[in-house]
Amino acid sequence: MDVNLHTNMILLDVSIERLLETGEAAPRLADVNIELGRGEWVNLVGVNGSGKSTLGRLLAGLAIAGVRGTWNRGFAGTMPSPYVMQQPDAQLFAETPREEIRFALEWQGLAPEAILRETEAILLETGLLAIADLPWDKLSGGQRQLAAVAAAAASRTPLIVFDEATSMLDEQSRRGVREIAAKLNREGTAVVWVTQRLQEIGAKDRAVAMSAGRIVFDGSGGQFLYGRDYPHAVGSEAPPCMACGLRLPYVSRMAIELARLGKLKPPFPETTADWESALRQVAAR
Ligand SMILES: Nc1ncnc2c1ncn2[C@@H]1O[C@H](COP(=O)(O)OP(=O)(O)OP(=O)(O)O)[C@@H](O)[C@H]1O
Repeated sequence: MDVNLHTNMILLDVSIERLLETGEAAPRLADVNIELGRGEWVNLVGVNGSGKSTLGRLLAGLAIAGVRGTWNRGFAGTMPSPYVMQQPDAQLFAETPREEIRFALEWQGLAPEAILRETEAILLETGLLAIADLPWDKLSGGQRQLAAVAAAAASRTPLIVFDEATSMLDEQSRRGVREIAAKLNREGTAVVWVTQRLQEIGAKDRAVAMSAGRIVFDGSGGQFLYGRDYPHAVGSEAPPCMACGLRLPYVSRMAIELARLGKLKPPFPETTADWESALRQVAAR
C-alpha cells in the first residue's frame, strides 16, 4: 500500500515564474506553502489573476512547466485528481451524460454489471436521469456542468478541485453542483473549492486567499471577513478580505455596521433563518 495515503498534501516554497511581454520575469506563484488534510474542504479565493487556478491545478496534480519547490501530494496519490472548470465543454469526453459517467467508472476497472448499476444510481442521484441520453447540444450549460461534476464524482478520487465550477450557472444548477461537492466531502473526499463568491464560505470553514501569486491569508472564513479576533470581536481595521482586494459580501457589511451601532454582536448569523430572527430582534429594540 502507498504509505503516503494517510499523510497530508504539502507544498513547500513553491514558485512559478512567468515571462512578461517586456521580457521580465514575474511570479505566477511565489513561495507558496500550504498543507491539505485528507477529507478537508478548502476555499481558495483571490482577485482575478492572483494565482488561484495555477495553485488549484498544482494541487490537482496537473503538470505545470517551470515549478520550483518541494511538494508531496500525500493522500491524493500520484495520479492527477479531477479538476472541474468553469466551462464544462472542455472537460467532456463522451456524447451524453450517461456515457460520460460510464467512462469515468470504466477508468476504475469496475465489472460491467457494477458499471451499469453505478451509472444508473449516479444519474438518479444527480437528477440527470431524464436527460441521460441527450447529446450535449440539447442540454443547457448547467446540465452539462452537472454531468461533468457527476463524472468527476464517479471517479471516486481522494481529492477534487472545483475551479469556479458554478460561476456560469443559474441558481438551481449551482445548488446541484454544490450539493454533489458537499456529499463527496461528507463521504471523505477532500475538496478544493476555488470561488469568487465569498458568501459561500462559512465562518468556520477554511479560507485560503491569494494575491499576486502568494498566499496572503490562511484561516477561518469568519476571520477573513471580520478580522483575526472573530468570533470574539470585529476588527477595527480593514479585514484580510479587503486587504487582498476583494469586496465584503453585502450581508457582512450589514453585520459590521450593525455591530458598530451596538445592535448585533459576533458571532453573526449565517443562515437566512438566523438572519431573520436576528433582524427581528434588532427591530424590536
Ligand atoms: N499558462 C500560463 N503561462 C503563463 N502565465 C500564466 C498562465 N496561466 C496564467 N498565467 C498568469 O499567471 C497569473 C495567475 O493566473 P491564474 O489563472 O492562476 O489566476 P486566477 O486567480 O485563477 O485568475 P482568474 O480568477 O482570472 O482565473 C496571471 O497573471 C496569469 O496571467
